[in-house]
Amino acid sequence: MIGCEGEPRVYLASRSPRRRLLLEQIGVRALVIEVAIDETPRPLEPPAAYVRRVAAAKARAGCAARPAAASLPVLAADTAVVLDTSILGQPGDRAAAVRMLRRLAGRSHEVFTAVTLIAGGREQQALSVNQVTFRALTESEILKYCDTGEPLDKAGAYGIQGLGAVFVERLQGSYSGVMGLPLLETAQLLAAAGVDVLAAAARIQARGADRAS
Ligand SMILES: Cc1cn([C@H]2C[C@H](O)[C@@H](COP(=O)(O)OP(=O)(O)OP(=O)(O)O)O2)c(=O)[nH]c1=O
Repeated sequence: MIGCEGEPRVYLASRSPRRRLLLEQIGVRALVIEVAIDETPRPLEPPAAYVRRVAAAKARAGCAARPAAASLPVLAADTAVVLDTSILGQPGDRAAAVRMLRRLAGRSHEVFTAVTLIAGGREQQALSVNQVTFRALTESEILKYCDTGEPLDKAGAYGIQGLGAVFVERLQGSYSGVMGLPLLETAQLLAAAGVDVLAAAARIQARGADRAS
């Protein structure tokens, strides 16, 4: 991808293509750093504490792995689907995806996403908690959806931004938060670190207009 001059840039400690696309949506270019973190929840760990801990661990690992003397901020996030007291991560295989979707069908669940930004040696975090209600699903719908492969790399075995949208009866909260990176909170964290996405977009726009005249 060719970046646009003046576009804010961050290191993104995440393999999630969704997070890169969501950053692009607000004019931020992500330089991806691959990090490997153990995402196993601790026994009885509350969901908010879990996503906060994992997002922070990803961001710290991203800091350690970024090129020496790099000054760009490092961003990371973690998303979990929570049904009653169960934390549902990525299903791992088709059978687990089928089991998760059977549990989510016809009910409401919560989607927790924590975002961590490390900039200038300072670590900041935000949490987005959202409620999603699924309509009732037939067994045949669940199996057909799992055949698409879409559920496999997604917490709770669905993608609100994909075919999974046809299961979503109601969303209370942030669409981008469910998708893996809440943009309101992310922009606030970036602003606190001196990166104003609206001002950057206005600068780029003005420069384009100058060139065209
Ligand atoms: C609920 C939901 C989750 N997801 C995705 C977002 C995340 O990519 C994924 C949750 O898993 P995460 O562990 O948060 O992220 P990841 O493994 O994809 O990437 P990394 O650990 O490298 O940061 O589920 C959707 O894309 N749409 C949805 O509707």
